[in-house]
Amino acid sequence: MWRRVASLSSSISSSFLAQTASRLNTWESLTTGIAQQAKGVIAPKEKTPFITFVLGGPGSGKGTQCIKIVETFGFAHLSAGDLLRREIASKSADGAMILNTIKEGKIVPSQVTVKLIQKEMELSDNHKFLIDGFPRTEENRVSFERIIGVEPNVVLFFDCPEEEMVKRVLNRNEGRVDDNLETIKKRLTVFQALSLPVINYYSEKGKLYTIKAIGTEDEIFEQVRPIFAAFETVG
Ligand SMILES: Nc1ncnc2c1ncn2[C@@H]1O[C@H](COP(=O)(O)OP(=O)(O)OP(=O)(O)O)[C@@H](O)[C@H]1O
Ligand SMILES: Nc1ccn([C@@H]2O[C@H](COP(=O)(O)O)[C@@H](O)[C@H]2O)c(=O)n1
Ligand SMILES: [Mg+2]
Repeated sequence: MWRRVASLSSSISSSFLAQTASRLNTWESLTTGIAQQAKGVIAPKEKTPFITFVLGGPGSGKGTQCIKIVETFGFAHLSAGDLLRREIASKSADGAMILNTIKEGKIVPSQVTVKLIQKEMELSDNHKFLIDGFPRTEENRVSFERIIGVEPNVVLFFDCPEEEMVKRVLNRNEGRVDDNLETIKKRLTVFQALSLPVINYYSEKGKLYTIKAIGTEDEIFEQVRPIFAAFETVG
């Protein structure tokens, strides 16, 4: 997209363009593009997005804590799993493939999931996003960076013992096709093999906040609260 701007402005030096492009809010790359914004087709978003990825094994309490974060800090909550389940319910072209993948505890191709997240972000008036259950794999992570063009500000990791996660999922009682012992075992294997490397990646980047996800919901939230409170103080 930046190249497209450059081709329109051949009289301006490429280094000036590169500097200008890097200063421009990356939020713009989320929308259909600067060219369309210039034509007035799309209004540019006003604020820089603040992105939090919410990671943890199945049943670690991501969704539960996201509700509290939304209530307290006013984020928009985008659950990748919920968006995929919505696709199944809407009987879209990808619905059957997504259903089979979820039943198997496997990971849906990144492009499908990122496009769903992108659509929700574009539709939202909010600029603070909690992206729950994503990225689950390195492929998810790279795909988000490539398509959306931004990196997370914060990555939360709800660290919960497997035994507790299995107990919670089996008691969840929401009628999910993947809440059975056979699929949970597969999801835990996928989490260890594919999601932990993503968590380690963000740890090395200094963006990871690990939460001990045992205790009551309120006790766990008291570990989460200061993380976002600190960002609010910074502005
Ligand atoms: N601290 C807690 N103690 C006991 N049960 C909890 C706690 N937090 C959440 N739960 C319950 O555990 C179940 C799983 O929680 P939740 O749906 O938030 O997990 P999740 O990480 O989003 O799981 P998934 O990845 O499968 O979507 C829910 O029934 C929830 O009510
Ligand atoms: N990035 C993702 C997120 C989820 N999935 C699939 O959905 C299932 C349920 O996800 P939850 O976050 O609600 O637990 C998950 O087991 C995957 O099959 C995905 O493919 N990619
Ligand atoms: Mg969840």
